[in-house]
Amino acid sequence: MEKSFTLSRLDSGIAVLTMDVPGETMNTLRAEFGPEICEMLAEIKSDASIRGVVIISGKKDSFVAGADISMLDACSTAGDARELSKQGHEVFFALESLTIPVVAAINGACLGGGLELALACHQRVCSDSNKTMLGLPEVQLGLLPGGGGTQRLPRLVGIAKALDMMLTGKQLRPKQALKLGLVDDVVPESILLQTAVEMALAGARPAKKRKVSLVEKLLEGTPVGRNIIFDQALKQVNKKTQGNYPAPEKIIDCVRQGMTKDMVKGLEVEAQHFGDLVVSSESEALRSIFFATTDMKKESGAGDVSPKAVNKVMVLGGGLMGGGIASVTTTKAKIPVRVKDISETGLSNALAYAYKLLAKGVKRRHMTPAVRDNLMALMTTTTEYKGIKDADMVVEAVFEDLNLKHQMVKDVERECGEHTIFASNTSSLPIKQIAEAAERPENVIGLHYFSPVEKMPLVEVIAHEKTSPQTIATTVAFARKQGKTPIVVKDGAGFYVNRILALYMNEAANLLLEGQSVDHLDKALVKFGFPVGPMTLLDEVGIDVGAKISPILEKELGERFKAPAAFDKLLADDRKGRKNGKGFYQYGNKAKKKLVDESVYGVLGLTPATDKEPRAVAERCVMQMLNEAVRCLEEGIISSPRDGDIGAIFGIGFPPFLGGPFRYMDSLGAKHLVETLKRYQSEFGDRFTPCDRLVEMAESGAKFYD
Ligand SMILES: NC(=O)c1ccc[n+]([C@@H]2O[C@H](COP(=O)([O-])OP(=O)(O)OC[C@H]3O[C@@H](n4cnc5c(N)ncnc54)[C@H](O)[C@@H]3O)[C@@H](O)[C@H]2O)c1
Repeated sequence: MEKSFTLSRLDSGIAVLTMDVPGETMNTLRAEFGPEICEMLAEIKSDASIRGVVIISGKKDSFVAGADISMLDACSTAGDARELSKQGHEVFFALESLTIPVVAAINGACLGGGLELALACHQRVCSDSNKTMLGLPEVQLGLLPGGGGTQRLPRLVGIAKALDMMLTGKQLRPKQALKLGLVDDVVPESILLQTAVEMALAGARPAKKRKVSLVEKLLEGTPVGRNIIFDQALKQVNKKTQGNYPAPEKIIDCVRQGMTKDMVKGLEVEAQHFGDLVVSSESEALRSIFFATTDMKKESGAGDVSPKAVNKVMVLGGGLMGGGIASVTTTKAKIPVRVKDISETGLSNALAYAYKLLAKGVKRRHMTPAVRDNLMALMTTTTEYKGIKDADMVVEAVFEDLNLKHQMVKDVERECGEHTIFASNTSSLPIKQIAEAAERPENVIGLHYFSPVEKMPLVEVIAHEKTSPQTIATTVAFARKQGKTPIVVKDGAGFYVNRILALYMNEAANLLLEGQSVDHLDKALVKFGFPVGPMTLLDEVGIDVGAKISPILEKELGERFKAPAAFDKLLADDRKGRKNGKGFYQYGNKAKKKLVDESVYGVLGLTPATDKEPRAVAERCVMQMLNEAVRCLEEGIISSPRDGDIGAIFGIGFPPFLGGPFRYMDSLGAKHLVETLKRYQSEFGDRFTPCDRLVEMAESGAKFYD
């Protein structure tokens, strides 16, 4: 087998160990590296003329981008994974124990196991390239750094900063890494190797002392202070994870044990916890999401059809959604956009939207003012159809009105080229109906974004019966360029995401009307793992918007979508949610805590209670969502359980640690689901009727995933 490491000797007496995994664009850490590195270390040790070692990558974009995750899937027990961690400890310890200086020369991604390798070196220098990023992102996959990272990082940068890096998984740019003391120097890529060689030749120069504040000294320098840090971290973690993710707690435990006892104990605990986490259902779910999104990136959405280039875009409507869509098109996809609106306000809104995002980038030093200005220059505005003849893609985000959308289709067919794609961001109108006004319906497609556009990763790409495969493939590729994860769904009221969300929200509303308090409901669903509760979400989306969508869904999909009638009372009270400062919660008050607007109970004629178990509250709402997700699969709205999982996680925030609705249903079993739904059906009626597919699965014992 071709090797990943080569050792070359420079005249100066420095040995250069180059990592270059054959046949891959990125270096990833693999189990077979262990023996290879040990072989190289033996060679280095046996050669007395070698004065120092530089470890560098042969790849353009990565030092080491992390560990190869499929290596973890090969572990069938916690013991296997523990062994893997221990092997890593041994190799990195052997490297660290070399008596000659070892310097890591880092260019490109240095993440996870890659950073742990660099931490085992005596010094680190990195390039100032914007490809260079350093971090320990394992927590995002429900894991912890199992190659000694939980021990070496706090010893290098301090406990609080190390915890921050490991608990968030954040990636640092070169200058941030230097400031933190994670690297000893930052230099241009062209002199990276030379600098590393000079560092190795200079010998065991004591690491540059990083600046330590008095508070840090007091806290980290005493057992009492350290305990305060660990207890605080634990408290924050529990608040954030609601106890649903075990990895952060285990990271804190590794650091606590290692820093209060010793490194040997710390490594032992690290291997122990690493093993448990690798086989935990939470990490398996998070890894499945990672693999699903990686696979999806390779799919065109339309079989073998290749996308056409999109070099110019027009956005119709510069409101909330249009402003966001235009912004991600220029800032992420770097494609020129012309925004058309009938009002100057819409146009200035779109420009302000983009500028605000870019200004944030400058403030955080992610870009220079010159880059900001160049990106701003990609956006132009108009109130007339001018300068759009050659647009390859038009995204419409005008008011939700079928006649207006028809007008837009006609305008675009008249003003743009024959190839121009017309993508509608409608949230409720069937794309087929919009395409009825088109002479070229094959160019018409749905492209459904979520608000706020720059933050929400999902888009639904909706093909109606006549949408051409070419239009689908081009739209999918365009959305990906905007940094989105697209799922291709079939045309139908509410598409996928809003359809499953609507039933979940209705059930929460039913519980409210049965007397459960607003914050009790929200807390129950947050505890279940959603980022926000349903009442908060309804305030954000707009109670009026919900009221507009419900009848459309009810008409197209049936009685189960009927919103509770008492909600009309909220609208009669002009309660729209955050947008008009009047909803379930108080807005504009100075209190730091989010407070329920208690007057809402009076409007609904309720006395709030909290007597239902949070678990039971969550189950009732989630059951509705699960049952409807299966119906969407049954009807071909989504083409696979995988798309259903990704859509729900990225579009609604369905708890990632459960792997999405379909993986969650597999863990519960169809039999259990049908029994639960039937129990609710007998109590609350037919809206809980289990769908045919679930009933069949309950009988056959089938699962959604193999
Ligand atoms: N708001 C959301 O959360 C959300 C989410 C997904 C999809 N959508 C959909 O996106 C679309 C836009 O929603 P929004 O919230 O951005 O609305 P908005 O009211 O904020 O913006 C609509 C804009 O369209 C402009 N407009 C109206 N007629 C026009 C015309 N003839 N030509 C050009 N511009 C015109 C208006 O001046 C306004 O600036 C709707 O179809 C909505 O259903 C909204």
